[in-house]
Formats: sequence, structure tokens, C-alpha cells
Amino acid sequence: MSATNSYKKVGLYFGTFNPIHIGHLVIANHLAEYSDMNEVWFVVTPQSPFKTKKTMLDNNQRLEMVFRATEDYTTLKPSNIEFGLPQPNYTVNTLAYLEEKYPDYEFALIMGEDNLKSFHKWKNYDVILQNHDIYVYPRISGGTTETRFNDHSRIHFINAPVMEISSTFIRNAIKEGKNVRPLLPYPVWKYLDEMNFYKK
Ligand SMILES: Nc1ncnc2c1ncn2[C@@H]1O[C@H](COP(=O)(O)OP(=O)(O)OP(=O)(O)O)[C@@H](O)[C@H]1O
Ligand SMILES: O=C(O)c1ccc[n+]([C@@H]2O[C@H](COP(=O)([O-])O)[C@@H](O)[C@H]2O)c1
Repeated sequence: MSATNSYKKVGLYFGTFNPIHIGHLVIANHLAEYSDMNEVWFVVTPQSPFKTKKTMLDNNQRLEMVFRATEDYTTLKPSNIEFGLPQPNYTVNTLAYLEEKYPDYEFALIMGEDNLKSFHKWKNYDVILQNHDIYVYPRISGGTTETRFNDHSRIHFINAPVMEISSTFIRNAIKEGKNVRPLLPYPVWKYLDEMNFYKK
């Protein structure tokens, strides 16, 4: 296959996905359908630089949930690329690794408006911005975005649906014995119910 034929624009959606929920899926599917991305990869992060490991399921269990959530989609894929990289997982390092592994692909980042507000604290954020497009979707959150990010040529604000659900909310609801079935893709709900995840 020639280099031209193997070109793909891949949107990277990083997260702990503990568990993946319909808020994540709606955003990823929106990007795959309404942007120039050919695929969206859910990159399951073993250790996010700003998060503690409290109540975190094991990497492979979180990956399994992403696998089950995306099985029926041709454009959405799970990625375990960070499992073998040093922790905490800095996005700039993962991008460098991916660029070397897939020289014909173009990688863009997908992030919520909330993450853009703290983006200036990410490791080598300026290097990320020099080399990658960032697609920012709306979130309901406080704080302000740095003005230099508001009209940056690499940063694209997209008009995706806003669904304010979080994995924290889902974990707490399960612990309280609530029904969370509509908040999760059905195969994910079935898996975590069978495995008794987050019940205590
Ligand atoms: N409902 C949602 N809609 C859009 N984006 C979301 C939603 N929930 C989380 N995200 C974003 O998706 C990315 C990965 O999410 P993450 O796995 O951290 O989920 P989370 O629901 O925020 O988790 P937690 O509640 O455990 O902190 C993060 O950038 C996060 O801001
Ligand atoms: O590279 C960094 O410095 C960096 C700092 C904070 C977050 N990230 C990435 O952003 C993803 C979402 O972050 P969070 O904290 O909202 O789950 C997380 O999984 C990391 O891959 C990356």
C-alpha cells in the first residue's frame, strides 16, 4: 500500500474511562461524523497526570469496557497504546510515540472546554500545539480559557451536543444501588453489572 493510500486523520480521545459512558460516545461519534477525522481512538490512560488512582479499575478492565462500547462502530476504536509507556502518562510523550509508530497518520486531539482551561499546565503544551490540531467541544464548567487559545489556528471549537454525565457520578450511583443503565452503552452496563464493578 502506498503512503498516500494509508493516510488517515485520527482523533485521539484520552481518558481514564472508569467507566466509559454515553457522554464520551456521543462526542466521539459526533467528531467521526461531522469532522475531517477518519477515526476516533479512545486512548485508555493508566495514570492521568492530574488524577489519583482511587477507585480505579485495572487497565485491562477499563480497556475491555471501551472495547465493548465501540464494537459496533467502524470509526471508533479502543487503544491501549499508553499501557507500555512511563507513568504518569504525559500526552506529549504518547503523541511522539504514535507519530513514530504510524508515520502516515495525522493525529489530532479531542478535548472538552474544561480541559482547555488547564491546558497551559500540561507538559510541553506548546509542542503539542505546534504539531497537532485540537478539537474542543463545549462543557458546562467554571473558569476561563486563556485568550491566546481562543483564536489559535490549531484550536477548533466544535458544536457537539452537551451531556453532563461523569464517570464519578456513575460510580457513586452504582455504590448507592441506583439504576445507571441509560447512562452506559448496554454491553458496558451488562459487563459491569455481571462483574459487580463499583458496588462497594
Ligand atoms: N459527559 C461528558 N461529555 C463530554 N466529555 C466528557 C464527559 N465526561 C467526561 N468527559 C471528558 O472525557 C475525557 C475522558 O474522561 P474521563 O475518563 O476523565 O471521564 P470522567 O467522566 O470525567 O471521569 P471521572 O468522573 O472519573 O473524573 C476527559 O477529557 C473529560 O473531560
Ligand atoms: O500531558 C499532560 O500534562 C496531561 C495533563 C492532564 C491530562 N492529560 C490527559 O488528558 C486526559 C483527560 O484528563 P482528565 O484529568 O480530565 O481525565 C488524561 O487521560 C490525560 O491523557 C494530560
